[in-house]
Order: sequence, then structure tokens, then C-alpha cells
Amino acid sequence: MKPAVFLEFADRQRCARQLASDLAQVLNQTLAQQARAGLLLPGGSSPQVLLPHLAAQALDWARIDLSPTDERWVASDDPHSNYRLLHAALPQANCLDPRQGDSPQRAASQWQAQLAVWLPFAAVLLGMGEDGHFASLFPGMLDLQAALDPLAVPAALPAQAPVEPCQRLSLNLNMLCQTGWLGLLAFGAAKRSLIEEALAGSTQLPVQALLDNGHVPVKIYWAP
Ligand SMILES: O=C1O[C@H](COP(=O)(O)O)[C@@H](O)[C@H](O)[C@H]1O
Repeated sequence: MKPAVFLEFADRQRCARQLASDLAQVLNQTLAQQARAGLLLPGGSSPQVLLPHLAAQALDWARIDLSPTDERWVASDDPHSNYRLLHAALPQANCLDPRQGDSPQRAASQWQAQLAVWLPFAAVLLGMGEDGHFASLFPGMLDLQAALDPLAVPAALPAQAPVEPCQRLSLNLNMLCQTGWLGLLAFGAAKRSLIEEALAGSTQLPVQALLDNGHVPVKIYWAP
């Protein structure tokens, strides 16, 4: 497999512009060959600069199936909801709410079943925390190793964050790798240092497993 590619930009706007254009190219290529394209995007703060650029791309949004890579177990209109962020920014896409049941376990299993119909995804973009987590796969989490196993059955699972909102839903690493294009968006010096350590193979953090996934090379978009 090709190694990860590290793309460095002078500022966040330039980074977001290029990433939006690259995502649009992948999605348009997919839509030229099939009826629908699956897109997974992260929540949190990093995509907020990306989403207006992405919304401005020439894309047939009605044919794009969109889901967050992970979700906080809060109401879908809560300001912490990743679904809320994506749906508000890209209202014309078919945005799937991961809250598909009345408990995290039931929601995860329904969300997983619905995503299985979209496979393979056209593109998956991840964010990363300063603790090295991606999606909602946090260092020290119960069953983390199973969720990071590149040979695990592609799945959605209940997850736990060390900070509020603690109860999460996340896709496992192998579900996130069922894609033709895999990207990681990260801003700031602290995240850059972590990525450099992971590229050198010297961390035990979740992001290390992402970069070493063995399925699909990761394109890293970074700006200060
Ligand atoms: O909790 C989460 O954190 C990560 C990173 O967020 P950021 O604010 O540091 O960009 C995010 O990718 C994930 O989707 C989110 O649920």
C-alpha cells in the first residue's frame, strides 16, 4: 500500500479550499459511474472551515449520502451533535442521523445496517483530537483494540469519550476504511507533532492505527 501523504498549507482557508475541491472531484468521479455516492465527514471544530467551501462545490447533492464518522449521544438538535452540524451545512445531501434507536447499542446496530447499503463509500474524511483520537475512538476506551483491528468486521459501536458528552457512537477502523478515498483534516502545531510521531511509527495512539491501516492510504491535510 502507498504511504500516507502529508499536505501542508499556509492557512486554514487554503487548506479547506483544496480539500473541498479534492472531495468534489472524488464525488463527481463516483457519480459519473454510479447512481449515488457515500460520504462520511467528521464533527467537532475542524470541519467548520471546510463545510462552506464544500457546500459551494458543483455537486449533485441529492445523489450524495452523507453521515458523520461518529456522533455524540445527545439530541439531534443539540449544539454538540455532529449530525446537526453536517445537516445544517449541507442540507441538500441525504444526511443520515446515527440515532437510529433508543439506546446506543440499538442505534449503532441500525446505523451499521444502513451504512452497509452504501458500501464502498466514495470518500471518508476524519478529524483528530489532540489526544490522538479519530472518529470517537479514544485512547484508553473500553474495547479500543478491537475497534482498531484492521481485520474486524466493519461496524458501528457505542463508544466512550473522556470528556462530555462522554457517550458516543463511532464507526470502527475497518468500516472507515471501506472507501476509495481516505483523508484526515488537522489544524495546529500540537496535532502536527502527533501526526509526525505517528508517521514515524512511534506512538500507541489510535491515529497510529489509522495511518497504518493496510487498506487505503491516508491523505493528510494540515494547516497551522
Ligand atoms: O469529538 C470529536 O473530536 C474529533 C476532533 O475534533 P476537533 O474539534 O479537534 O476537530 C472529531 O473528528 C470527531 O468527529 C468528534 O466527534
